[in-house]
Amino acid sequence: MNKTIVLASNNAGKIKEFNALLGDMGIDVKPQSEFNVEEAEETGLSFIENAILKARNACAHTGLPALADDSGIEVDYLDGAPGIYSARFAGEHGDNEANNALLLEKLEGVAELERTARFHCVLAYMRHKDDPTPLVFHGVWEGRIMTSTEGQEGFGYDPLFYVPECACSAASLPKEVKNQISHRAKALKQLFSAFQKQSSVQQGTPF
Ligand SMILES: O=c1nc[nH]c2c1ncn2[C@H]1C[C@H](O)[C@@H](COP(=O)(O)OP(=O)(O)OP(=O)(O)O)O1
Ligand SMILES: [Mg+2]
Repeated sequence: MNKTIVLASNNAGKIKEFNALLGDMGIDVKPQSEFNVEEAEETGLSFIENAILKARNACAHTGLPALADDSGIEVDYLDGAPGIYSARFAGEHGDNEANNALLLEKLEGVAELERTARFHCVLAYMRHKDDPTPLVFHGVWEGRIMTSTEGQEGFGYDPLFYVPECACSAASLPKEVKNQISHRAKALKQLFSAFQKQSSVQQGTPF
């Protein structure tokens, strides 16, 4: 018997990936839109703080356990920018086209080897809004920023993210492949093993 977990995200791209990844685990995860949760203000100064803010906000509104994802891309040539500000890099929250255009502009003329970058995904799982020990997991995906967009899959910065192990952009990968190797997949694998460990210690649900 599964307990419902609220997915504290409004990003359609993320929600699709979570559904694919969590489906296999027999975990019943519902997006926060189903509970009319108002978006949390992302005032933290790290992915970790923002993920906790989002999870806590969803717990507070629903009375249910919540899982949040704060993620973004770190570009070495830009001293780590856009980082935690990835969703609002070009100003307006979630304008992927403008974000990608700005990233290309800032890296204009920069040589391939200096375009190294990585995606981060921090997941925070909280049992309730006052949970003093949120579970936090971190996945990283290394690559570099291309000189033009490529591919139709994925979301966000995927069309500009070159994946060396696949020799193509993240947006050219079939979703099954991205969901095996991405920053989000890596963080979720850690969450699954933590849940499994807990359920082997405690009887009943791992939550
Ligand atoms: O796999 C990915 N492929 C491409 N881009 C990605 C990925 N993962 C994160 N990203 C980018 C999208 C957004 O520009 C930022 C996340 O920002 P972030 O605040 O965590 O998410 P969000 O505001 O879009 O949705 P929400 O806070 O409701 O989960 O990093
Ligand atoms: Mg956000």
